[in-house]
Amino acid sequence: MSFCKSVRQECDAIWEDSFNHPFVRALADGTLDEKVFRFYVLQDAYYLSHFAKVQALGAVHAKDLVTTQRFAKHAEETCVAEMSLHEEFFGLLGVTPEEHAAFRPAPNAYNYTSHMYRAAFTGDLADTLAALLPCYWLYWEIGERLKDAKPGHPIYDKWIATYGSEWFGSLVQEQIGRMDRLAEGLPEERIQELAEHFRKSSLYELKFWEMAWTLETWTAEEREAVR
Ligand SMILES: Cc1ncc(C[n+]2csc(CCO)c2C)c(N)n1
Repeated sequence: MSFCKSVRQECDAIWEDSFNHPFVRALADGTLDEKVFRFYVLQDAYYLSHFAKVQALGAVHAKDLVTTQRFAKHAEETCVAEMSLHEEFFGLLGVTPEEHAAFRPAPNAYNYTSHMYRAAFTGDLADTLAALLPCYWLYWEIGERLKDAKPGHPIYDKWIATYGSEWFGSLVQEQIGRMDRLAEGLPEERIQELAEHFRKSSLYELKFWEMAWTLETWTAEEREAVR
C-alpha cells in the first residue's frame, strides 16, 4: 500500500471527527456564528502566512529545480490566498486594521505552525511535506463533501467555493503523488517518522476547528509572550 493511502487510513477516525465537527457542520448549513468564523479567519490568516514559509522551506529542501519551482509556486499561491482572505473576508466581516494589529495567535494556531517548522527544520523534503499534506488534503475532502451544501450565507458560500475548485484538486493530487514517491523504499523507521508528522498535523487540523468553536485563549501572561 502506498504511504499516503496507509496514513490516510490510519488517521481516518481523526479526519471523520473533522468532517463532523460542529464548526464544519454549522458552516455547511449556514448557522455558524459569525463571531466564531471571524475568529477562525483571523487565526487562519496567521496560519497561512506561516504555511507559505514552510512551503518555501520545501523549495529549499528540494533536490531538483522543478520541485523547487513547484514549492516556490505553491508558496506564492498561499500568499495570494492569504492576501485575498485579508481583502475579501476581512472586508466582509468588518475586521478593522486595529483589530488585526492587536491579533495574537491562539494556542492551537501557534502549536500547529510550530510543528510544521519543526518538521521542516529538523528534517528533509519528505518530513516537510508529510507535515504540510493534511492541510491540503483534508480541506480538499471537506470541499468535496460540502460541494452541494448551500449555506445561503454569502461568506460561507464563498469559503466552500474556494475549496471545492478543480484547481485545488490538482494541487492535492500533485502533492500526494510527490509524497508517495519520496516515501518509496524508505526504511520502516523513517516511514514511522513521516507518519507521525502527518498524524500530528491531522490532529492539529481537528483542533483548529475546536480552537475557533471555543474561541481558545491563553492565560493573560502567556498571551503577552506569544506573537
Ligand atoms: C488550518 C488550515 N488548514 C488548511 C487550510 C487549507 N489550505 C491552506 S494553504 C493551502 C494550500 C493552497 O493555498 C490550503 C489548502 C487552511 N486554510 N487552514
